Amino acid sequence: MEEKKREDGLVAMAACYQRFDPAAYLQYNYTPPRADFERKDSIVPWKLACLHRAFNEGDVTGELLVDVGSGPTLYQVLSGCEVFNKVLLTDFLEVNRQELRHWLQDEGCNLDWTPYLQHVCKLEGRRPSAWTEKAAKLREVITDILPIDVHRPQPMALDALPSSGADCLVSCFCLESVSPDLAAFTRALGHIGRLLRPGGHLLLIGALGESYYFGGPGVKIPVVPLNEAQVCESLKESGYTLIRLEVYTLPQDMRVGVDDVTGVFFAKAKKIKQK
Ligand SMILES: C[S@@+](CC[C@H](N)C(=O)[O-])C[C@H]1O[C@@H](n2cnc3c(N)ncnc32)[C@H](O)[C@@H]1O
Ligand SMILES: O=[N+]([O-])c1ccc2c(c1)CN[C@@H](CO)C2
Repeated sequence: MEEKKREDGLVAMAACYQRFDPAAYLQYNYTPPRADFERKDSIVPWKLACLHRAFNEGDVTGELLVDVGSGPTLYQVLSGCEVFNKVLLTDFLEVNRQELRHWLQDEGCNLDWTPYLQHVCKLEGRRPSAWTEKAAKLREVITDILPIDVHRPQPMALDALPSSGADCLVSCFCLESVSPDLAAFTRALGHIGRLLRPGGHLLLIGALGESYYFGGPGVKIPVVPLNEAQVCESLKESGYTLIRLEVYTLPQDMRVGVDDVTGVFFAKAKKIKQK
């Protein structure tokens, strides 16, 4: 009975995502005020600063970075692309993989990523006009955009990764937004951990206190409401050591009606070496 309930929850969640609208999602979350590079308290600059610091403090190294549940967004790998010479983007939906391919092939996409590229260049102490070099670097290191399902014990095709696994995973607003409950969230954390080599790092960004979000006009998607303690506990339970947890609390004017998120967490963690 338990197994049937679990399966039904996943089927219902997958059905919600059939109506996901990449353009609307980008509009809701990746334009001002949530993405306002002039505002110190805007959410996207906070996320980019967390990622910049995490990729540049010397302990995150290797060849292969995998972004889990990329969606239609690229910001997750703007710092990592300078550290890894191979980046894989992944998503459950073809519409999102297509949106990313459009950017990769410079075929125009639903969001202008230039301000993001310029902002991360600034964080790196480069002149903002170096954004064209960063765009070229991204297009050079992103070698594939692949399907993924974090609810499968083997989330990606077996031949998608080297047998040693990825050296680093990044995942933003995915697991809690695709899991019917906390147990599924924790299981998904364990599943993606199998993509990561022992000793590899996980950079996880997610929503705190969120119970739903709109993935398009009228497309209300349920979310597992998490608190900091649950995030820490789930990481520990699924085989990670927590290095650092940072939390951003949304100011009132960042609550724009597209979800009921109250905070955002950034966790830097390390997969415990197999004994
Ligand atoms: C809230 S969006 C996050 C997108 C992006 N990473 C960001 O930071 O905005 C959640 C993403 O999870 C994807 N997704 C849905 N079901 C999934 C599953 N079972 N496994 C992996 N990803 C899934 C959706 O297609 C969507 O792109
Ligand atoms: O403010 N943001 O940068 C931002 C970006 C993406 C998302 C949120 C907030 C909150 N909702 C999640 C989906 O559960 C998606």
